[in-house]
Amino acid sequence: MSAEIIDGKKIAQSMREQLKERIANLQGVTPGLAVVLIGDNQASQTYVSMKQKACENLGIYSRLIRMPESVSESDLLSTINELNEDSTIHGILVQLPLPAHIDETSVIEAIIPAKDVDGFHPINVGRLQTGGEAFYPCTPNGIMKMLEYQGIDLTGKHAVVVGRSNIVGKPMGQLLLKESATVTYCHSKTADLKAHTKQADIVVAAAGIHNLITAEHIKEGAVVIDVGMNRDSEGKLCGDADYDSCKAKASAITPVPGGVGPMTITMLLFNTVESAERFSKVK
Ligand SMILES: Nc1nc(=O)c2c([nH]1)NC[C@@H]1CN(c3ccc(C(=O)N[C@@H](CCC(=O)O)C(=O)O)cc3)C=[N+]21
Repeated sequence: MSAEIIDGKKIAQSMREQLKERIANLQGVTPGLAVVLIGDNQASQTYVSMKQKACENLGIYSRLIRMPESVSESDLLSTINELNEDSTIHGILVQLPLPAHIDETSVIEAIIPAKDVDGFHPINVGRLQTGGEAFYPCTPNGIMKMLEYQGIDLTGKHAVVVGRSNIVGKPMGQLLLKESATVTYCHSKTADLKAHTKQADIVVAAAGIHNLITAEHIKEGAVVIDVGMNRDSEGKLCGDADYDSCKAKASAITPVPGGVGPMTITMLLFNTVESAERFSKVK
């Protein structure tokens, strides 16, 4: 078998077209996203400019707020407070990782949940479990949209999530559970990773380790979702799955790049538009 390639770019594009219509229906309200970027980490700058370009293409107002690496936590928190109260801003994203002297939890909790388009605030994290109006984290929610778009039914399927970060692994399991999958979490301390992943109908590889998942780790016909954003020895972007060997055995697989990444940004736009709709009571 050779797997179907799940084209994240194409799915992202089709979702962005739908978002254009929703923006047009906002009757003059322009969705606004504020991105706070601290320091001058090259990778962060690249991601942030991708986010800004995506906003621009859709007619979302984006405001970049740059602060020096040495910024104090209280200055950052004041900036967040101003954005919380700014009625032109519907989404606030503080680019992670933060410098070591700033407490990530305090920063995340300073953003009002209604503008937390990353879905990292404890209120949004909690509502993912209990229900209620919330934002879901962009990467796992984007993966759910990809699975839906591909017509992959999750009911009763065994999904194995490899990785337990707050940003991807943990919310991924919750979202899969909501869609009635049976969920197993694996991580760096899992005793026999292969024993678990071999059982999976769907493997989500989100551990941040290049080639962690090979053909030997999956069963014939499994769906492989690769969240990895690693660099190989030549500096080339690569995922957590050994793409070529997995492709030969899986029924569907996401490439890196062009898989989950474009969906992450699209879901950020999606959450920003959703927020503008909620604030303007269109929804
Ligand atoms: N508060 C916050 N929210 C985030 O959502 C957030 C963050 N901080 N910090 C950094 C990570 C990383 N991230 C990516 C988004 C899109 C691609 C993406 O579109 N990747 C392209 C390729 C990009 C390339 O070529 O370098 C792809 O996979 O095809 C990658 C990585 C969001 N992050």
